[in-house]
Amino acid sequence: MASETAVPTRVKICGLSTEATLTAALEAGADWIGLVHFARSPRHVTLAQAAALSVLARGRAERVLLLVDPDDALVASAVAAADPDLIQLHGRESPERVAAIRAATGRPVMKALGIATPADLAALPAYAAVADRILLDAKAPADATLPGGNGRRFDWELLRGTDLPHGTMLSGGLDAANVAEALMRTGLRAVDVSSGVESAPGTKDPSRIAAFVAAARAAR
Ligand SMILES: O=C(O)c1ccccc1N[C@@H]1O[C@H](COP(=O)(O)O)[C@@H](O)[C@H]1O
Repeated sequence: MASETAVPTRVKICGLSTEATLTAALEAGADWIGLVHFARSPRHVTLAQAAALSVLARGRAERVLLLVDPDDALVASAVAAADPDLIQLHGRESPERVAAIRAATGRPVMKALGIATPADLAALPAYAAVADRILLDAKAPADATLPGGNGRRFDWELLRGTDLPHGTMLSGGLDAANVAEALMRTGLRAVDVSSGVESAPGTKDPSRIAAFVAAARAAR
């Protein structure tokens, strides 16, 4: 578990795809806003949409561009369009690939790791050495369409005794009702949510966004 209890909780709202819901996240006080560019996702935004939403958020929250196993051409075009403050890699990118994308773009990179068993934490040091931030998510089932954004949580007790890098972000099945317990049980101080602030897959709900940010901030 981490021990960052003196650090204020920071919140990422991921999968924003409309101006109205982006505004809701900004007005709720989100620290990061996530734009998903992955065609299979119900939260997918085109690069033109990502560019427009990114301009709206600039200077108000850190803009996170989520990509899944992108090739060099996609990295270049997506970064040029979305101008992200942080690139979230949510596929099977190796540590070497994470380092290469970081070097090529000059942007900070957050690597998502899917967690289901203690063995899934074995890769943590190799990624921590090359990524600016680690994101822990529930491992997607083998038959899942998406590698994340499935509204599934993992057993937070798996983190007990693990030396997590400073700033590690927790995700996977979080919502306003469980985020305080998640923060308390893991000791982490950064959380990410997508499904838990939606009324249907891909449809963000402004009242759930506000409730999630308030619950995370109120947590001790
Ligand atoms: O949100 C998506 O559609 C998505 C698609 C592909 C990879 C990751 C995706 N989302 C990320 O998944 C986690 C957990 O989301 P949830 O709250 O359990 O729905 C989160 O980090 C999102 O950024």
